[in-house]
Amino acid sequence: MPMSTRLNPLLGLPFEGALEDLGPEYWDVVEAATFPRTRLRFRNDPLLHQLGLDPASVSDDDIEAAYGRFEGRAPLLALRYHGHQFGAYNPLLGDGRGFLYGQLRDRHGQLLDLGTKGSGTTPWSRGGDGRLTLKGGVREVIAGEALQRLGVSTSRTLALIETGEDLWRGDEPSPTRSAVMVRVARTHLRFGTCERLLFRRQPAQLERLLRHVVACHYPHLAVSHGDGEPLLVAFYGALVQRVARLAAEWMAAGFTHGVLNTDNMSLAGESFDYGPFAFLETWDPGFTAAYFDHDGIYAYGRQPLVCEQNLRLLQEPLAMLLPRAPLEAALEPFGEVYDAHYRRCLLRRLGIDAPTSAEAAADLPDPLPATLRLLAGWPVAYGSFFAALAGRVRAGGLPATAEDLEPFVAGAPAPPRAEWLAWRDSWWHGCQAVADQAGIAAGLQRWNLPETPVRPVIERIWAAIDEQDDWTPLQQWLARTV
Ligand SMILES: Nc1ncnc2c1ncn2[C@@H]1O[C@H](COP(=O)(O)OP(=O)(O)OP(=O)(O)O)[C@@H](O)[C@H]1O
Ligand SMILES: [Mg+2]
Repeated sequence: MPMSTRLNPLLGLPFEGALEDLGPEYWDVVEAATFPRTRLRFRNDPLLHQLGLDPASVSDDDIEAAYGRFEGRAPLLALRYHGHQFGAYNPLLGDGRGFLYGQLRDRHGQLLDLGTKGSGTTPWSRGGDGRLTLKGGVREVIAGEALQRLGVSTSRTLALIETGEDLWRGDEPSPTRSAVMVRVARTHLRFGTCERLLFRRQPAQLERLLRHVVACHYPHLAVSHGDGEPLLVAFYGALVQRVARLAAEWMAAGFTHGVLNTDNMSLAGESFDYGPFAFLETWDPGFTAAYFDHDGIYAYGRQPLVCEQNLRLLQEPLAMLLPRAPLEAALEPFGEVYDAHYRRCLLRRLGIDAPTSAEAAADLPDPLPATLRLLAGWPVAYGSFFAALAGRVRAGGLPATAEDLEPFVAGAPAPPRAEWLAWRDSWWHGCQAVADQAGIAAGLQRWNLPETPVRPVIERIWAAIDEQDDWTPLQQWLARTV
């Protein structure tokens, strides 16, 4: 009988060499590490589907073979980049523990990168071990899935594979377990990819890169802006809009990225690289996620400002190709776009359809500032506030009058009275202005998480993995969330 020669469907994916074709100025060919063991710990079946695969046809071993043993895929590319880190320029960066595995189109025709993290050393590792801790990988899975569910433009984890090595880290009890994660992102090109080309005074290479970015990630711009200077200005303007909206989405989600260096800012305006991130517990603009961010530079409330500053830093390389004035003009709308989108994102977490209520609510109290004032004075967890509101409306329907609504966060102290009453009335009136009343409960379910992955939640999930190799709390959290 002939031997069955079943092909790994992951290796049959139609990869495109978009970045590879740009040439070796932008990357180095690398090899993945050989790991003592590979064991699949997380697979993202909805993402496999989005990539055009039937998840049922992809075995766990297929995933380990492709992304843990790196069978049958070349070239693997470590991308070159620099960046501003905590305000200081660092030319000693680049993919030091991961690489671009491949690029392909999803079911909608959108070009996506598959990138790895923790897959071995590269010319840019600079003494680092090229590895990712299993806990770091679990945290990145959780961040991507939570943000996606909250409507934030984000990269996601396709797979997480434990790789059987002991790692030593200053910020985790060590030895600690190792992993490779595979990330799906619109691009791994960063603001810092452009900054490196300014540092090296390579305008022609920058122009090639930007034209590639526009063709792959902003194709609609070519229709109205031709292919000259105006196209590149339009790209910058579109990126400004995307980043302003992203910052608004983080803020409404109560998410602190933690390390908003320009090497962690995507040229597609998408959120990625989840290291020391944290979701807010009580609402606090000064909340800082990274233990090494001593001055709170990347604190929760500073994120819009930092994003705008990073966009201004990006003007430096772009100014090799473009005059300053149109770039400055393109940055101008940042605040307005941010404000409008933040409003929309926060109101939808309250079940309120923003455009409808904005029109109707001219002489009514505004629920947005009332919500922030209440949360600033009421020590409840930010995500729990919204989840409890969703639960209250699901269980009891919309209150017939504002007075019928009692404080709804179980186990919380009483809210400050004046702030509570102001919020209660503004929310209730806001709901009255919504055209589709039945949609309020559905909106509250859609835009809020049953359980926000604040640090204690992640630590509980990790403790089960760490102490008993029990992955059920992670699976349960994912099942409730996604
Ligand atoms: N363990 C490591 N070994 C080698 N290089 C590392 C290691 N950890 C971080 N680096 C490098 O340090 C720099 C900053 O790291 P950072 O944590 O922002 O990126 P990353 O998390 O490794 O990757 P990404 O930004 O793609 O998520 C990058 O150049 C990164 O490659
Ligand atoms: Mg990074």
